[in-house]
Amino acid sequence: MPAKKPLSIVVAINPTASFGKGREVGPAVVATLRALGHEVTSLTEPDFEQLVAAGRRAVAAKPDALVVVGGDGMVSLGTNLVAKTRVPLGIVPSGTGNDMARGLGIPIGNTEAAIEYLVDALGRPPRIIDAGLVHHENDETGEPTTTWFACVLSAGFDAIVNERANILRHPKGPSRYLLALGIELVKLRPIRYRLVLDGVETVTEAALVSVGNNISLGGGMKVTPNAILDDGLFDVLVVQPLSRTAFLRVFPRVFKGEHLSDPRVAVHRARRVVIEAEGVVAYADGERVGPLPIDIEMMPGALRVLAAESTESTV
Ligand SMILES: Nc1ncnc2c1ncn2[C@@H]1O[C@H](COP(=O)(O)OP(=O)(O)OP(=O)(O)O)[C@@H](O)[C@H]1O
Repeated sequence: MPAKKPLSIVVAINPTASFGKGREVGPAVVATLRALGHEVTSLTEPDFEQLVAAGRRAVAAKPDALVVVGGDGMVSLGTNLVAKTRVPLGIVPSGTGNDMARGLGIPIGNTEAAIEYLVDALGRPPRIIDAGLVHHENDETGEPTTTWFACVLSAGFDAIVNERANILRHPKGPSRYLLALGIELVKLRPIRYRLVLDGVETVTEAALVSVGNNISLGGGMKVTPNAILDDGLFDVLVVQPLSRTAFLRVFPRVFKGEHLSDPRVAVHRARRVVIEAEGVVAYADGERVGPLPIDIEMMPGALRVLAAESTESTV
């Protein structure tokens, strides 16, 4: 059911999402919303930082919605702009992974269907979901700062691969991640962590630690397959140290969430998660957060999203 009255909508577009393949999605979203009579502010900037700044100015005017067009990096941008405000976040996925859209049931790989879904959702009350608030140090200034995330935070081997891929200049495209994975797999070592889950401290070696609000990252890798977006809890995945061969055996099972049956894999539920380890940079929703240590706080109901209510039980 489309919205009955004209709305003021900010559309923030990443034209480089999915290596530029979804370039036409942003203009299509803007054209459809304008044709329906909405007052649309379309934001496209040369880089992410300038888009954040433009988005901040636009959200300060309290629009009826902020719509992001791109991948999970754009969900990160949107979440950081509207968490704890009343402005709902719409997503039209045009990225590589699109895991937040996946988790919310927004159509993927079909722009027309995703725009239709958005138009429908604008006519309904938003869905209210949880978000994570990461307390950490600003990488450049060393000052304490915070970053919101909606999907999954990585603080282990997968974050190391992400950091490596960011450093590599070549190749362009998805094969950069494969190269980064290859380089880091050769160097695979157990990471020594200090974890504090709801006040309970553990010092342990692990291959990775991920904190899920949503179920997947990296385009459907169900790292925390039982995570629920509105249960007020994180699913914290801890994978014990693995040899390279064991890693390669367990890894493909993540796509179906079947890695949980491996005895070296555990998931804990918690509201507050402190993660410390040397030499690991945390990533959340595909974006760099900063070096560990980090302190993650569950913020129940912090995010309004233009998506239908889940049919899943939250019990
Ligand atoms: N003009 C721009 N506007 C916004 N982001 C940009 C721009 N140019 C480059 N980027 C980069 O795009 C990244 C976000 O990409 P996004 O997540 O939208 O797509 P993706 O990476 O293809 O998808 P996914 O994260 O779902 O795999 C950010 O890290 C940002 O630095």
